[in-house]
Amino acid sequence: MEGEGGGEGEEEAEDAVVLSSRLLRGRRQQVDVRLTRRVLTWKDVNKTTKCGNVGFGHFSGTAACPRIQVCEIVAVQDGDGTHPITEPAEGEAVAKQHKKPHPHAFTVCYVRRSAQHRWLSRDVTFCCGHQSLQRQWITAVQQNLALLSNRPRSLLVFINPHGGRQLAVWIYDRKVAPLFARAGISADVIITERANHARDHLREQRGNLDKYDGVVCVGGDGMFSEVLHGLVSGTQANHGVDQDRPDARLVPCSLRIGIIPAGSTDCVCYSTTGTNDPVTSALHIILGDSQPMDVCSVHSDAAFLRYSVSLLGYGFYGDVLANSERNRWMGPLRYDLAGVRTFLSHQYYEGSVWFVPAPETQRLPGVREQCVARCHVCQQGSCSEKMELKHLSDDEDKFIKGSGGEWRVVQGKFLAINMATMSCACPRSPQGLSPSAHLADGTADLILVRGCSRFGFFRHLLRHTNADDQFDHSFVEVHRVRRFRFQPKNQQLCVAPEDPSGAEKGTKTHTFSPICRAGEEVPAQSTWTCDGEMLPHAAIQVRVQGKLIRLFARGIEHQ
Ligand SMILES: CCCCCCCCCCCCC/C=C/[C@@H](O)[C@H](CO)NC(=O)CCCCCCCCCCCCCCC
Ligand SMILES: Nc1ncnc2c1ncn2[C@@H]1O[C@H](COP(=O)(O)OP(=O)(O)OP(=O)(O)O)[C@@H](O)[C@H]1O
Ligand SMILES: [Ca+2]
Repeated sequence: MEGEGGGEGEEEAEDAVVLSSRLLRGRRQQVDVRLTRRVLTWKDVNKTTKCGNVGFGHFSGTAACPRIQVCEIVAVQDGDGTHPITEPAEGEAVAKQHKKPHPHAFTVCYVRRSAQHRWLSRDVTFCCGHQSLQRQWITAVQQNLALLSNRPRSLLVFINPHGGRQLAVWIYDRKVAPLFARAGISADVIITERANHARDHLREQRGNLDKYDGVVCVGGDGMFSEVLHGLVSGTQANHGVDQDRPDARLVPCSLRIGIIPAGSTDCVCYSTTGTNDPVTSALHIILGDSQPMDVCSVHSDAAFLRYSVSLLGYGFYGDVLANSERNRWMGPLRYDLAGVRTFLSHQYYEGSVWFVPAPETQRLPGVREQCVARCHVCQQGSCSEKMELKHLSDDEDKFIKGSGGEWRVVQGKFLAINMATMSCACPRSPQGLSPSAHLADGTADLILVRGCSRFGFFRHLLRHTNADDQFDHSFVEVHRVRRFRFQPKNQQLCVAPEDPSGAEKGTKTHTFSPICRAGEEVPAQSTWTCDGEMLPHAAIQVRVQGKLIRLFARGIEHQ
C-alpha cells in the first residue's frame, strides 16, 4: 500500500531486485524506483526519509518509502493512466486533451485500502528518459504479474437488471467493466431476462465452462444463489453425484464465484469482503482472491430442495420474507416494512429441532471472535464427523444416541429458528446474525429464540445492529452444528427414530403424519427462508458441506 511502512526487511533482502532506475514521478519529483518480485518501491531523491538519505540503489530499511505489493497491482500501462500515448485521431478535438502526456510515461494501477474494508484503485505515474526504459519497466512489471497464476483472465458475468435498486447494469458498466478491461480480463456478459436464467445457463453449459476462470454475478443474494445452484448442481451432474441423496458427499466446484453487490441485502458479499462496495469486489476478483465457503444442502425427506450459504430461517425471518415478497417493487425497504409487521404479530411456532453438534474442538458460538482473512479455524478444515458429546442442561432437551452420529433434540415453541452458515453480516447488521460463525469451518450456528416478551425480542433484534451480544438472553440458545432437522408440531414423528439420519441412508423406518385429532386446532406453521428464497416444506433436513465453493474474496482483513 502506498505510504505504508515496511517491516519486512529480511524477506525483502531475499527478494532480488528485478529493475531499478531514477525516474520522474509525475512531471517533477525525482525518485529512485525499484522493482522486486514482490514489491514496487520508490523514494524521493531530494528528501531525507526515516531510512536516511541513502544513495541510489540502497533501499534497506525503507520504512517511510512508498511501496506497492506486486500482488496488489491491478495493471501497468503506458501513458499517464488517462491519456493513451497515441496521436489524436484525425479530426479529434485536441482541446479535449487538457495536457499532453509525457511521451515515455507508464502508469501502475494498484489497490489502496480505505476505511471500513473498502478498496480503491489508485494510479502512480512514472516518466522515463527514453522509450526503451519505459518499455523495460512495463515489461518487467507485466512479467511479475504474469507469475501470479491465481488471477482470472476470462470471466462469465451475469447481471440482474431488476435486483436491489435496479442499478446493476449501471454499476457494472461504470464501475466494474473499466477495471476488468484495464486488468486485461475478458468478460462474456449476460443480462438476465428472467428469474433462474443464470442458474439454467450454468447447468446447461456445464460441460462448456472450462474456458472461464470464474463466474461473476452482479445483483444480490438471490443472484448469487442462482449461480451457486447452477455451478453446484452442474458439478454434481458432471461427477455423477445424485444431489437428491441427503447423505451424498458433494464434489467441490472448480470455478470461483465473484459477487458485484447490487441487491437489497448483499449479505454474502458483505460477510466475505467486509463491505458491499462494487469496486472493492471487482478488485478482489482482479487480484484472484480465493475464499472457500461452506454450503448447506437442504432436503425434504429424500428430495433435494436447495443449497444455502447464509440464513435458513423459520419463524421470524421466514415470515419477514413471506410478508416482503409482494412488495418487491419497494426494493430494500420491503424488508423493513415486513419486519415491523412480523414483529408485531409475535407468532410462535411449535416443533422439534434435531441437530448433530460440532466437535468441542471447534469453538462455541457466542465467543466474540470473528472469522478473518486466512482464518486459522477455517484452515484447520472441516474435521471428521465423529462427534464429541455434551449434555445440555435444559430439562427439555433429550439426548439421543444413534448409529450415524450423535443427535440431540430440542422441543418447544420458537419465535425463530435460524441456521447461519456464516456470520450473515450485512449493512443492517454489521456483525451479523451470528458474529463468530466461520465461512469455511464445516459448521453452521443454530440459533433458537424461544418464547419471550415483545420487549425482550425487540432488545434481541436491536442487538443485531450494535456491538451488544444478541445471544445473552435467557430465551436464546445457540449451538454450533453439522447437521440439523426440523419437524413442525403437526407433523411429529409417529415412530421415534433410533437415528433420525436413518432416512438419509435409505433405511427409513419412520413416517411423518399429522398428530392432530379431528376438531383439534392445527398449530401455526411458518415457512423457511433459504438465503432469501421461500422453501415449500416446513419439515427439512440440512447438512453442512464444508468448503464446497470458493469466492473471489479473502474474508475480513484486520484494519
Ligand atoms: C429494532 C431494529 C431491529 C433491526 C434488526 C435487524 C436484524 C437484521 C438481521 C439481518 C440478517 C440478514 C440475514 C441475511 C439473509 C439473506 O440470506 C436474505 C437474502 O438476501 N435476506 C433476507 O432475508 C432479508 C432479511 C431482512 C431482515 C430485516 C428485519 C427487519 C426487522 C425490523 C424489526 C423492527 C421492529 C420494530 C418494532 C417497532
Ligand atoms: N431478469 C430477471 N427478471 C426477474 N427476476 C430476475 C431476473 N434475473 C434474476 N432475477 C431474480 O431476481 C431475484 C432477486 O435478485 P437479486 O438477488 O439480484 O436482488 P435482491 O433480491 O434485491 O437482493 P438480495 O437478494 O440481496 O436481498 C433473484 O431471486 C433472481 O432469481
Ligand atoms: Ca461455517
